[in-house]
Amino acid sequence: MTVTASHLIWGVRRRTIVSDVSLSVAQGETLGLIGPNGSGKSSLLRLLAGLKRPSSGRIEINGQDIAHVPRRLLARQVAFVQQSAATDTNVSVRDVVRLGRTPHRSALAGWSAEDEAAVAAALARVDMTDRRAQPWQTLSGGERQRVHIARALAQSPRVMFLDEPTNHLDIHHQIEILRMVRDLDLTSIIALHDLNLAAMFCDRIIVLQGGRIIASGTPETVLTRALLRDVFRVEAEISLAPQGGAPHIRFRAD
Ligand SMILES: Nc1ncnc2c1ncn2[C@@H]1O[C@H](COP(=O)(O)OP(=O)(O)OP(=O)(O)O)[C@@H](O)[C@H]1O
Repeated sequence: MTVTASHLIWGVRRRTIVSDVSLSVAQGETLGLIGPNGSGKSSLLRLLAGLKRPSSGRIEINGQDIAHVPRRLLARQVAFVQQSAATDTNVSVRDVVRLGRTPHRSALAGWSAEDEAAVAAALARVDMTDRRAQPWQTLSGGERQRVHIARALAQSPRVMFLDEPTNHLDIHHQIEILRMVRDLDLTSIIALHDLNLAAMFCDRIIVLQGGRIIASGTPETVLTRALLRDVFRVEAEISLAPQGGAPHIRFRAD
């Protein structure tokens, strides 16, 4: 599914937080959103996922204006992995992942074999099958994050929005989760702070600063020394792999 946004504006009181953002993501593409703290990444993701309404502009998912798509239908197509989302405490890992099936179930239908299979596959994907009966509140931060990703996968979405999904994860799971999202047959938009991970796993990157898009393109065209200095206020060396792999950024400490 494609995601297109045109001229999105959103703000709070007199402050504009997302400022005239237009973008387009192709079917199956992985788009990275990067930018300093407070640059508007989470706000933009929430607008794109239909969790809040822009004050002007429109968002289309597969050519349909999401303002006119019923919530339940949208929830069958779109999953959102929020930054440190809270979950009801008195539930098991499996219960949290089962919530992902809600948009697919009718009020009368029971729990189906398809629901069960989707939950089992999602738990396996994030390496949490053995923990399925564990109480949610006893999980570590990284395990919670993986369970939230499993809940989104159980939703069988066509589009996935992820806000800092690698927060709290060890390096193995950071790479596993991003590789999985990239390789799944879905369109994804991911806000990331780790620029090397963004370079490794995103087909394209958009850079936000002060709520505006200030650069957009492939990782090698966007991640330049000048951009890192001007936008992120760091000095860095950037090396391009000879065989055309992702650029690697080495930050300078001096
Ligand atoms: N509901 C709100 N009311 C007031 N200010 C808000 C609201 N939502 C976001 N902001 C402000 O908008 C700016 C952008 O926030 P947002 O969370 O989108 O940034 P971000 O790029 O995701 O930041 P970070 O990298 O720190 O997670 C911030 O300065 C934030 O304080």
